[in-house]
Amino acid sequence: MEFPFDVDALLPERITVLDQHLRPPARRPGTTTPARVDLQQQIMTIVDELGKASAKAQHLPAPITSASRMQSNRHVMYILKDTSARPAGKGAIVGFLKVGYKKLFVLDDREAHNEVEPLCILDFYIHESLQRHGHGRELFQHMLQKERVEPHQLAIDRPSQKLLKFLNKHYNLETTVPQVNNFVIFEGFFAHQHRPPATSLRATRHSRAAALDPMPAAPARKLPPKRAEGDIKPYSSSDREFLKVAVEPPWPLNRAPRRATPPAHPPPRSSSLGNSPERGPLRPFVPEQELLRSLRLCPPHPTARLLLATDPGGSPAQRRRTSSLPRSDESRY
Ligand SMILES: CC(=O)SCCNC(=O)CCNC(=O)[C@H](O)C(C)(C)COP(=O)(O)OP(=O)(O)OC[C@H]1O[C@@H](n2cnc3c(N)ncnc32)[C@H](O)[C@@H]1OP(=O)(O)O
Repeated sequence: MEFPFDVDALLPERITVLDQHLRPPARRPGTTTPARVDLQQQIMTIVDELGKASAKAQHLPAPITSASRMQSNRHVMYILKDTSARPAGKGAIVGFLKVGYKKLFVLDDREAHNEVEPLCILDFYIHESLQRHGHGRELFQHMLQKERVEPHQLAIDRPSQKLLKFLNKHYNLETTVPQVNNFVIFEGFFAHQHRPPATSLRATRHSRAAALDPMPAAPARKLPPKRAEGDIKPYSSSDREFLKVAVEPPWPLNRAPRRATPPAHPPPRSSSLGNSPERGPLRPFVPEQELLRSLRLCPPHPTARLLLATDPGGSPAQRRRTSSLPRSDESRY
């Protein structure tokens, strides 16, 4: 992926790590240094363009990675540049991997909810012309070392088929633990966790990494003690959830058809997690009587006035049913 500026000078390392500050890395000695604000603008352009290319590759309606989303989240982006080819002497970008810690409720193999905060794979893209050349693996390996995690400790936000194949090929990740949200976790995710009660995954990771890996473990982020099931709040949604919000029509067009009877039970816990593909309604709750009252405050259409006069207490549906208008007229309302 090429840019109208010198990518090679902007990103001196083969892999650049960016956080929410999107700071341009220090330049090589002897390189001319444009104004810092220009450099940051170039970084933002790269992030935006990579996000768009990734969305296109995944057939998403909008990018889930952009400079503004990076700035408002504590995510980390690993960007791989092409050191071999220097088209027009400006370098090129091969792809990127975006990760971030997220609080999630995940089911273990006994279908019990566990509140955890794993490192999540949020977005991953290698330029079409360079896929299946080992670049994805190079980026992924670099991230694993930098973040000090093992592949089975990751949660993956709605992986594509290509990514599932990639994880299977390079890391033998195959058997998933079924979830009700959009994250995929693999067998081994809960390994060495004390059960019950569930403890901080990070703390577990800390001790596990120390036992298995000569690398020092990443500092554990403290999680609150496990909450009672009833206290579980609908956080931890997928980074891709906002894509659904964007396509939902505004109220009142998004009103669901009314149920004949109220549900006998509250929705199952899975839908309270906010991650289910069947996203909960985003509509304001307006009691029907209140809605009617406010409608009556509007100057009524002459036909509506006639309808209200026939049965002032009834609901619109009842009024329609009891209306004396002929069916052909009725059907217009
Ligand atoms: C949470 C998320 O980010 S989900 C979205 C993941 N991103 C995408 O699907 C975007 C399009 N795909 C890509 O950008 C890349 O293919 C990536 C990032 C998934 C993998 O990067 P690559 O550089 O291609 O991976 P790398 O070369 O290291 O490994 C190749 C392996 O990945 C898998 N893979 C890569 N491309 C494909 C493909 N088109 N079809 C099937 N498997 C594929 C295979 O296991 C492949 O091994 P193989 O060639 O022996 O079959």
